[in-house]
Amino acid sequence: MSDQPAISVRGLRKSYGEHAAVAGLDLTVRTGEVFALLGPNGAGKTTTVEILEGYRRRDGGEVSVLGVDPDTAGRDWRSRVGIVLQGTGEFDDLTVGEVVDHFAAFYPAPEAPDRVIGRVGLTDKVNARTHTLSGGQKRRLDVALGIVGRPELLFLDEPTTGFDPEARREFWELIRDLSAGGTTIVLTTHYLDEAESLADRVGVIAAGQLVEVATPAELGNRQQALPMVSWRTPDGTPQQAESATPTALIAELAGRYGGEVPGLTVTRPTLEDVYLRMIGQ
Ligand SMILES: Nc1ncnc2c1ncn2[C@@H]1O[C@H](COP(=O)(O)OP(=O)(O)OP(=O)(O)O)[C@@H](O)[C@H]1O
Repeated sequence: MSDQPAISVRGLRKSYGEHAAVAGLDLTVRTGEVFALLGPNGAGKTTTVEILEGYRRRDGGEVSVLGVDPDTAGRDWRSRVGIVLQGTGEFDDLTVGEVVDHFAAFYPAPEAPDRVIGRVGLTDKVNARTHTLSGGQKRRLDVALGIVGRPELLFLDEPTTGFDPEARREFWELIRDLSAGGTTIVLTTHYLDEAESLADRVGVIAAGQLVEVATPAELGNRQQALPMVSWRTPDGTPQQAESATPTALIAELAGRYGGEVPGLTVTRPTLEDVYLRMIGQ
């Protein structure tokens, strides 16, 4: 990873009328990382990402994306940034192949359209008209259009909404593949497992501010949280205890119950647990 951040944001502000959608947000995305933005509905994720993409003007703050201010960036910068917005995927009567060809022509060094179509798993739909695609297939087409220009930085806004489980796994593989090839990736998602599986770091946005940035394993001091041991008494009553020494506790329980401990589980807080606590749910 290069030392120069891919994205640097200081004191970003954006209001809609009286409502401050982004209220003094600081953010750094390192070159080469996969960064996931989490946050409840209306927290300001899309507004922030659209400002970074150059689609929306800010009211205040400093923003640098690939070393350039998106407000004044030109065509050359635009060709270095890939964008997958929340759902488009329909292009009148054009086929998948025609749409990808068409978009490839906008870029100085595009990837071969048939290869891109293969990467998103739409090879058997190359001659299908886009309005005949399923929701998940349209989303795959959106992703193809976001990556056909071989972007250095790729923005994905809720990329897997509407995907079936298999398509999500395939999409995750694609993201890992792009990341391994050096692409910096910023994605917004409401799926905690997606953030956990893909992201090097996650940032939690609430009420227009970034409240924490950490690796998925470290968010909300997750690693420091004590394991929870749960079991049932012989009459079926659920029991649980936090313990710094769960093995000793389980050994003690095994002794108490003469072998198997009924309904035994040992858990640590999930990313979802710490996230919900963080946003006050
Ligand atoms: N064009 C607009 N005009 C007025 N208010 C807007 C506009 N766009 C967004 N907002 C408001 O700004 C706030 C932040 O919206 P934003 O879309 O950035 O949130 P988000 O975190 O992306 O939410 P979601 O998870 O629901 O996509 C919300 O209260 C929203 O209603």
